[in-house]
Amino acid sequence: MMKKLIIHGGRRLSGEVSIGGAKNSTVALIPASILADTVVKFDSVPDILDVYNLQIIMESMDVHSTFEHGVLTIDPTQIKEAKLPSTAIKSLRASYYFMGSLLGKFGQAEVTFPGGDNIGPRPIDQHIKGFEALGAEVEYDDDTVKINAPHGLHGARIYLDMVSVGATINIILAAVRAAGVTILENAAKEPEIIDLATFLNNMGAQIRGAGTDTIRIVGVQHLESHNTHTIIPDRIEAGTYLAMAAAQGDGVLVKNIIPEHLDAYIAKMVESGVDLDVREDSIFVPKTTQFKTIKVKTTPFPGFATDLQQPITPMLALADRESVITEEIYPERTRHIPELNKLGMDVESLSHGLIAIRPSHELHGGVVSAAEIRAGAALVIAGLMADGVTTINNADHILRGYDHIIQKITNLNGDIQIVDE
Ligand SMILES: CC(=O)N[C@H]1[C@@H](OP(=O)(O)OP(=O)(O)OC[C@H]2O[C@@H](n3ccc(=O)[nH]c3=O)[C@H](O)[C@@H]2O)O[C@H](CO)[C@@H](O)[C@@H]1O
Ligand SMILES: C=C(OP(=O)(O)O)C(=O)O
Repeated sequence: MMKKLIIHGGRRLSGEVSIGGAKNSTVALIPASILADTVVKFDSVPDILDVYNLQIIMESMDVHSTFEHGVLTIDPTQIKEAKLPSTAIKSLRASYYFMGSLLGKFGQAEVTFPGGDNIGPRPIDQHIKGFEALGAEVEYDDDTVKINAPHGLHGARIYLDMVSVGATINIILAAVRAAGVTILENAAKEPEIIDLATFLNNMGAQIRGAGTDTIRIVGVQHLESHNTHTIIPDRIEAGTYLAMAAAQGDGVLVKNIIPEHLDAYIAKMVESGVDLDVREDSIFVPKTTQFKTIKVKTTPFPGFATDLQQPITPMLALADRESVITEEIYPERTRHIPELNKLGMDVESLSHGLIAIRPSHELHGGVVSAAEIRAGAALVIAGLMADGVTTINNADHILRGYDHIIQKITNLNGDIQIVDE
């Protein structure tokens, strides 16, 4: 049964909020863990639906795991090949990382096409190109991808046609135990890729250059975990609370942040008139009354993240003039627009990937639906700003990636509840 969120808006937010572990690291680290020959332990694991669904997928292969108080323990030592449960696979995007990790482990993988956010077309041609370069044969129909490396995997030089987080990670997962050297060029540089490389290198992998656009991997035979890996903070969750605090707060401290992961975002918030106090691992958001119009273009890291264009939108509606967002990564990532308009915002999709946000100071509650995680985050912020009651249906999309959201917003003095639909 889907959940819905009910928000009584208009209350000012204040206090502190602490950011959880990064969803996009976690969902790569978990499939990566099956490459280990030992038990693996993660700390600072966010309490999000994606984690539970990844546990279900692993359980089908006899990979048992426990998840308590932010610590996830995974035992891949009894792993066996199995048909993976397609409902769980389709509930998230990152289930496609089992393609790379199963291929690395067994030399073959069969995985149903993944689900994930409905943000327009999400091809995986670069992942497949990478697997083929490493010596695998790939066959697929509408629903399933079958990958086979009858002669084992070997290192290769791979140039990505476009910067892709998923393809970069999937190729690392497949190459880490392949024979020889893999050089991945035009790789994505997201901090979550560095987190994955750190985890694998601590187990004996030889991955160099993660965080730059050229990654060099020397294959190894064994991976053994000797310590607990602490997951980096979620820069997208952090950016969401920064925008929420700016739009509706009277002074909010957002803790457990790596500010360097948010450089482009922080610069844009400051440009829009929010006088952020950036500290070593936290950011204070002061009460802000005068917002300025800005232009935003989403680009791969270190640019302004596509995952934050929707969360920053309600704040931009407080500016004196129209702001424009150019969504370069997923031009069809606009499913928040009709829903925000139902709450009284003036947001318009001008053309492919071009979104205008005009001033609208009179927001009111309404019944809306979260089509995907970040569209949902924008609705939560708008609901907190609006007068009256906002009901957000399909809230599971939000719970896929926002750790303890009810508790965190309640602690900030927001009025938000979760109920079964
Ligand atoms: C689980 C996870 O980490 N999800 C993130 C990841 O998604 P994901 O890894 O799916 O996104 P990619 O970085 O792969 O996509 C970037 C662009 O490349 C295109 N592309 C990608 C692969 C491919 O084989 N062919 C192709 O054409 C995509 O359509 C998109 O336009 O990065 C996105 C972009 O920062 C984020 O919005 C997601 O939150
Ligand atoms: C698009 C996102 O997630 P996923 O890739 O998991 O669908 C997101 O986190 O904004």
